[in-house]
Amino acid sequence: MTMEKIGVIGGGAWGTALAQTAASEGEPVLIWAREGEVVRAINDHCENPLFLPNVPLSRKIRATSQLDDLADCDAILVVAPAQHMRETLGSASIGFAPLILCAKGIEAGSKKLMSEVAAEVYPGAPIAVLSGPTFAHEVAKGLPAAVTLACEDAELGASIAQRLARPNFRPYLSSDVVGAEIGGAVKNVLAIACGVVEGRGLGQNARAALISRGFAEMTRFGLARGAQAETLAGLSGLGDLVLTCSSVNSRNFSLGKGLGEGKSAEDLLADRATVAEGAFTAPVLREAAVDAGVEMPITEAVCALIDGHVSVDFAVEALMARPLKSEVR
Ligand SMILES: NC(=O)c1ccc[n+]([C@@H]2O[C@H](COP(=O)([O-])OP(=O)(O)OC[C@H]3O[C@@H](n4cnc5c(N)ncnc54)[C@H](O)[C@@H]3O)[C@@H](O)[C@H]2O)c1
Ligand SMILES: O=P(O)(O)OC[C@H](O)CO
Repeated sequence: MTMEKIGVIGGGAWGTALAQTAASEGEPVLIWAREGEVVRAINDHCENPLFLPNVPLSRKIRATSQLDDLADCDAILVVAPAQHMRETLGSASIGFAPLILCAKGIEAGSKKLMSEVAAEVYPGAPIAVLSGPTFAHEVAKGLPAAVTLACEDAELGASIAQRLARPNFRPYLSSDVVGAEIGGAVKNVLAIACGVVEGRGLGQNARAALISRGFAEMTRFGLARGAQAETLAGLSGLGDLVLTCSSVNSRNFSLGKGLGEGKSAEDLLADRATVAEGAFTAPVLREAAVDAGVEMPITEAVCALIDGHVSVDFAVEALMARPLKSEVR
């Protein structure tokens, strides 16, 4: 595969950080941003103060408001938020370049993973998934990070990994697209729960318990949907779960912290420019878990807290009062 220009759909923090990484060795990168102010800031000042402040960007990154300008790119990183990916991709005419899906979520309504949505919008398009423990601001600064690059076509996956790898950005190959997607989507919901623990002052023991039992939920759901256990235990699953459940740099964790402090989800989500994907994935994940016949009590608790149906104390009590059971089921 010969690739000459990398395209990025989505000028948020992660799209911009990936553009910066791709451009770090002189590669030209074209990024589509929805906001005119982002396009202007990148083109005129090499910065994206709206979504990725305080990071000087490479001059090799050019921005556009026209999705169709990406038609001559050889690889396209799709970084629109999960709930907007269908509409965003659908409004573009971007040829047959491999689509590397980077959003972490499940589509509300359809209950589809991003690879399923992309396959519907662009039937036959080569698809890969890039996911892992990666705070955008760290990656954009060139700090070391590793990700899962999942693609069913091993040769294409290797080619994309080679194309995206940089000295401090290391993709690990996988053929398990579903596993990589489920890890990234579920960890966002679990990070909200860990933020609640932080906000309510429930302690480090409770947080560790949530991470472990959350990982059990992620694994149950993932296996039921055909994911491989090794993928769920890898960078895109456990790795990202640990990162996101440990830091207020996570938007999902911060949302949960606010809930734990007694604020309402409605207030916390109102008027924010940045996306906390877990808030939108939680309800559809709960539905998908029912479909799959899988118990996800932490996910249910997060849904109830976001809906404002229960207090934090009630949700914790309910989780702790569940019938005793084996750890491994
Ligand atoms: N920020 C990170 O550290 C990070 C890391 C890895 C993965 N991700 C994932 O990347 C995806 C994008 O997140 P982000 O952090 O780049 O976004 P962001 O929170 O920085 O910015 C919000 C983005 O949403 C876009 N948007 C808002 N409304 C839209 C609409 N109606 N249609 C299309 N786009 C719309 C904005 O243009 C902007 O690009 C998410 O799925 C996120 O989970 C983020
Ligand atoms: O800020 P969050 O919670 O969306 O997390 C960002 C990344 O997904 C971390 O890998």
